[in-house]
Amino acid sequence: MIKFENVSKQYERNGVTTQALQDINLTIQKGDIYGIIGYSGAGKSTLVRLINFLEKPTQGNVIIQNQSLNQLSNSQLRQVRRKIGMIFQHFNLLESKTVYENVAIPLVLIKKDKQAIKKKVFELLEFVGLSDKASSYPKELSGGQKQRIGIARALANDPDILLCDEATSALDPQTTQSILELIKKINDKYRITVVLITHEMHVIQQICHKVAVMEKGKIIEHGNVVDVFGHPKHKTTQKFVSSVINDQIPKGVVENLLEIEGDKHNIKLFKLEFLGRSASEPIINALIIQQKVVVNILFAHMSEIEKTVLGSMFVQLKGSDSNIEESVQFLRENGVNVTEIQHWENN
Ligand SMILES: Nc1ncnc2c1ncn2[C@@H]1O[C@H](COP(=O)(O)OP(=O)(O)OP(=O)(O)O)[C@@H](O)[C@H]1O
Repeated sequence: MIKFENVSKQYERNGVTTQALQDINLTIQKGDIYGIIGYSGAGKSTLVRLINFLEKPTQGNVIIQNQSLNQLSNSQLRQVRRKIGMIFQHFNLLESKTVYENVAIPLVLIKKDKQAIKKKVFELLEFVGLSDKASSYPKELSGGQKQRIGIARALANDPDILLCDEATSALDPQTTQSILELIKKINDKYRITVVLITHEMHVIQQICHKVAVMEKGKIIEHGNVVDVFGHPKHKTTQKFVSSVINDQIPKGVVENLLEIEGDKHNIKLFKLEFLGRSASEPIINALIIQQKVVVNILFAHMSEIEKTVLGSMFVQLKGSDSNIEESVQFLRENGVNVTEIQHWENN
């Protein structure tokens, strides 16, 4: 378990103070894949560097496996660090060393014997699917292959925690997908806790169980990915979510509607959000069968997050005010989040 207790971090440089983190409280449970998302400068890298104590907090405590890092001696800190692997955006491989030597580095540093190193390195290369590249040099590898080597090296000491610092940001979408699948496989197979920092919501969507959204050194929202995606509260979170879930009504749909209906004052438009069970039940069908209102489905979008379906749908409801009100009530009673859209014509 990783725990931040009232953690703040200030950097002092040339007489300038930067408040990189402000009163962070966060618990990451063993076995979680925890995503930390935020725009540039939000404090993500600082947060991750505190986990392996590359940076020390100015205030507060970072606790790992029930040990407060502040209170450890240097040799105890080294022990803790050994159980934390890290992968980076630009892979950080040594260009002058072979793939084999790169993966072996952490084992050489702790003076493992040669036979044990050989066995472990080949086991890891097989795990990441690059057994045939042992004697290649990094410059002979693709970006995705380099990251696989970075991952093999990070796993050499059988870590309990894997820190991923923008690990897929330099990769194309297909390679990103395969690296994320590999990280998920590591988490599944070895129960390694993964802390992953990114500025891309689709990365969170694909593999994380939980997410914390950071802004200006603070955690502004955190929780299960499904809950945060389903009901983002903060404006910045909403912006991130809308980058993967299309929750805006398209301009063309609005224009068509205005053309057909003529007067915008006659149009009652609603956004319906479905999450989990409500996304798999025929609620709209039930509403239509009741025949109290006419349901004009204008636009819909479905996504899958952590095996939960998340959907949003824009509908026009036609009927008397009381019937529309009753229908909205019916939808809400069935777990659908309903919002009337007031200024849709400006979309
Ligand atoms: N070593 C340092 N010395 C001084 N200021 C720093 C240092 N490291 C980070 N900062 C500052 O702390 C703030 C948070 O930076 P941090 O790198 O943690 O953010 P980030 O969310 O990881 O951003 P990015 O995605 O751009 O890396 C920024 O204002 C940054 O300029």
